[in-house]
Amino acid sequence: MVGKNIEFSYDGNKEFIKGLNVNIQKGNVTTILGPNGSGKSTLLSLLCGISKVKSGEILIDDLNISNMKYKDIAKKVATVHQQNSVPNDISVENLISYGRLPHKGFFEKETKSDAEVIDWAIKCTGLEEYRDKQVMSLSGGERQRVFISMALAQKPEVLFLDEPTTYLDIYHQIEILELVKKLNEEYGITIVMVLHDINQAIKYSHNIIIMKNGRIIKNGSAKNIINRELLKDVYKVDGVVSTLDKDTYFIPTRVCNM
Ligand SMILES: Nc1ncnc2c1ncn2[C@@H]1O[C@H](COP(=O)(O)OP(=O)(O)OP(=O)(O)O)[C@@H](O)[C@H]1O
Repeated sequence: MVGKNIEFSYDGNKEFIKGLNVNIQKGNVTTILGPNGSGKSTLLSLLCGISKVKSGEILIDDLNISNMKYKDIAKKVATVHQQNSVPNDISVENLISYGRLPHKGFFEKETKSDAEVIDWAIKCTGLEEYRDKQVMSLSGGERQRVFISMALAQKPEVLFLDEPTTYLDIYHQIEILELVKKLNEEYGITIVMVLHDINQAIKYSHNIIIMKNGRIIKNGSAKNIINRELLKDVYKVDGVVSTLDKDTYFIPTRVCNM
């Protein structure tokens, strides 16, 4: 997936994103990092086709996303948003089945292969025992798995996750990130996610994109790009960047006003 020379603004204001180029490698987990308001969610929503670029192009499998119908985009990419709401009475299985809609004609009934994909999505996300429960009765972590499962039922090539661990305790954060790892490694799904936790981004991503003021200021593997000066510049936080068992870690020590 490639973004070329992207320009974008909100409500006709001056360009928030200007001349942005990005290459999302197939089969990788890519994480977008950056401070509040740096443009992470904006970039994500442009890449997944929810927001439209003002100029430039976003290509998936060499097709320009701007020229594609929503339904065709939804056969290739699926997105789990930061906040999701659903009617009170909808069951887990019923909600996940909506993930099949892009693959169906108007009034077309669920087929055997749809049912198989729904079963697969439920199994992948460990929701077998919850399939008849109401989504709104579940905990935050379980509910997040349901939204990921619905996205999986779309059978996407690329899965976009906007802050998938927000509001979850540490157990459920790691549970979601391990699920992301499994979806990538076992099922070959390309993942693009926005995270706030630098150490989780380092651990669970092949590639990290760092944003500041609507621009990508670094893009590469954690090993190659994460260092104290960069984090100080981007987040205005000083700390120690260290390695342990070949993994890189950031331990913040103080905020600094430069
Ligand atoms: N729908 C919108 N209309 C107008 N301005 C918006 C809209 N959405 C975002 N913005 C503005 O665009 C800028 C980037 O926002 P964005 O949500 O992409 O940043 P972010 O890095 O994801 O932030 P956060 O970490 O706080 O979620 C911010 O200044 C924000 O106020």
